[in-house]
Amino acid sequence: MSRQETTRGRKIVVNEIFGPTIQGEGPSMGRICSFVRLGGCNLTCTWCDTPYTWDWTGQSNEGTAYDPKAELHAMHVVDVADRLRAMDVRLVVISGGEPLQQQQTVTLLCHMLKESGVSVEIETNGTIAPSPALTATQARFNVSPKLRHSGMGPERTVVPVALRALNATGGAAFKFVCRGPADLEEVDAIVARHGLESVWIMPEGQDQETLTRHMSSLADAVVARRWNMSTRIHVQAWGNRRGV
Ligand SMILES: Nc1nc2[nH]cc(C(=O)O)c2c(=O)[nH]1
Ligand code: SF4
Ligand SMILES: [Mg+2]
Repeated sequence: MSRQETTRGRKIVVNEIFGPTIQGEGPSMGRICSFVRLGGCNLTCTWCDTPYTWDWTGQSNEGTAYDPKAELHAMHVVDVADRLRAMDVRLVVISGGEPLQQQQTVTLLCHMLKESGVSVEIETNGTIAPSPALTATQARFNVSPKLRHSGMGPERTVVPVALRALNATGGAAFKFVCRGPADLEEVDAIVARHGLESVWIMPEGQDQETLTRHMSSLADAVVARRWNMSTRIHVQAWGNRRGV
């Protein structure tokens, strides 16, 4: 089998491919991009806004039991790369679910995109360390470690070796989803213990009113700590919709 055939044979589990859209969160907020959402997650956040990537029993707050047969699509990596490149933009965002559960095929996808001059950002929950091969593709990581209001304790959500490996890539932004100033004390402890360098605070919320309320309650305390803030501009633009 040729290298091309081997590469073509590799499959990745996709939930949805969409775009062009705007990167709605984090340091690249506002940039035009195309988007691939991968299937499966190793966490179970109560307020998850993409439970259709992992929740087959209805355990998130939304309470819907999604059908994995309808939500998960095993696709050839080259076909995913082609669909993303066809949107004619210079940035691809890979999210989930948890994309690092599939990091071998994600690495392949990052290589293919890089070869065509496209930059890649990976949204991850920070519980899985990136391999040296993935880091070598120069993909940038937007890492969102989950706080206690996710419904899980730090023994599940905070994985020191993974956080340190992501921090050591040099290009990682740590983007914490928060509801109010009390959450920032939890963030303080994680940032200090693991030496995280680039800290971003993002309000939790799936509608404008909730985002604005959380943002207003957080802003002063974030500025006092000299951290960065993001909102979720795709939610402001399009509301709580899939595929934007
Ligand atoms: N436009 C847009 N930007 C995003 N940035 C991170 C997202 C995510 O779901 O991880 C997201 C998303 O779902 N849509
Ligand atoms: S880590 Fe992200 S995708 Fe997974 S359950 Fe939490 S919010 Fe949802
Ligand atoms: Mg989203």
